[in-house]
Amino acid sequence: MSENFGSLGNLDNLTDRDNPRDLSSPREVVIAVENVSFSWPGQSTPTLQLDALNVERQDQIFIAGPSGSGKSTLLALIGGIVVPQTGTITILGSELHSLSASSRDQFRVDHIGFIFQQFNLIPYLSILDNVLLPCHFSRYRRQRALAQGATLRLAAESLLVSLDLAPLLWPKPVTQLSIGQQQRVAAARALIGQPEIIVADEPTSALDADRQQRFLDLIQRECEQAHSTLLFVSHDERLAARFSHRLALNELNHAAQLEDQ
Ligand SMILES: Nc1ncnc2c1ncn2[C@@H]1O[C@H](COP(=O)(O)OP(=O)(O)OP(=O)(O)O)[C@@H](O)[C@H]1O
Repeated sequence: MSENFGSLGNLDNLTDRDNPRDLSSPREVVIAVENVSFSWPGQSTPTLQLDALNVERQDQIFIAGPSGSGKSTLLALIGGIVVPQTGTITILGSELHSLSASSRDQFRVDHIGFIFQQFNLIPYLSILDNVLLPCHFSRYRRQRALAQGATLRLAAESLLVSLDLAPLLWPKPVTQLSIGQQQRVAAARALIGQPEIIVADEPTSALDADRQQRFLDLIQRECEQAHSTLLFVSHDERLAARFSHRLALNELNHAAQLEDQ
């Protein structure tokens, strides 16, 4: 997280003392949100109003906030699924509002891996084909996956093994996997081809405490290895201590503060 911006008071550096950083060489800002206001269609008041938020490469951010504080909306804005009415969102140097809707879709699949609470796996595709979906839609992800493995299949298999999904599971239909196994397939799909940003929206809410910790271990390790930035939304504050930064969205989001009054 950039230290140069005065508006980041809500981003508590929980564990920076354990993870000292060379402040003389700041990292690239990969996500920059500036003066953004966003209302969902048909709503008279904004859902999100943010002055500034800057996230640096390899940051791992825990995003907290009560239900309705706009966590998923923020992720949708960062992914370019929706665009703000005012302000700018710049991802990896590209201003999202200057891209067409189809260019934003391509930008998203090239550079951002999403893990959703409901996984969104395709039931009629095999586990491997689910993992390889982003490589089908993105040449960029395909090339990066091929740099990791001799073939795309080997790259996907290696990721599945890293995420504790043993080969004997691979022939199974995804619908016959446990919740935790489906979650790890969804994680492998987000991670394949090493996108610069991984976005996880309450990916652990269906898991018990042990499995949550284990899942987080795997995701954080993979992000570290790929030098990816991780945005992780969760209601479970116990997980926050595992992150270098915590973003309390109800404090940062002026729209939420107005609603609370
Ligand atoms: N697709 C949508 N269309 C219209 N309004 C929406 C849409 N998605 C979210 N909202 C509204 O935006 C506000 C913030 O919702 P959001 O899902 O971003 O909150 P959240 O913090 O992620 O909540 P939760 O923790 O319950 O998932 C809510 O008032 C919600 O009704």
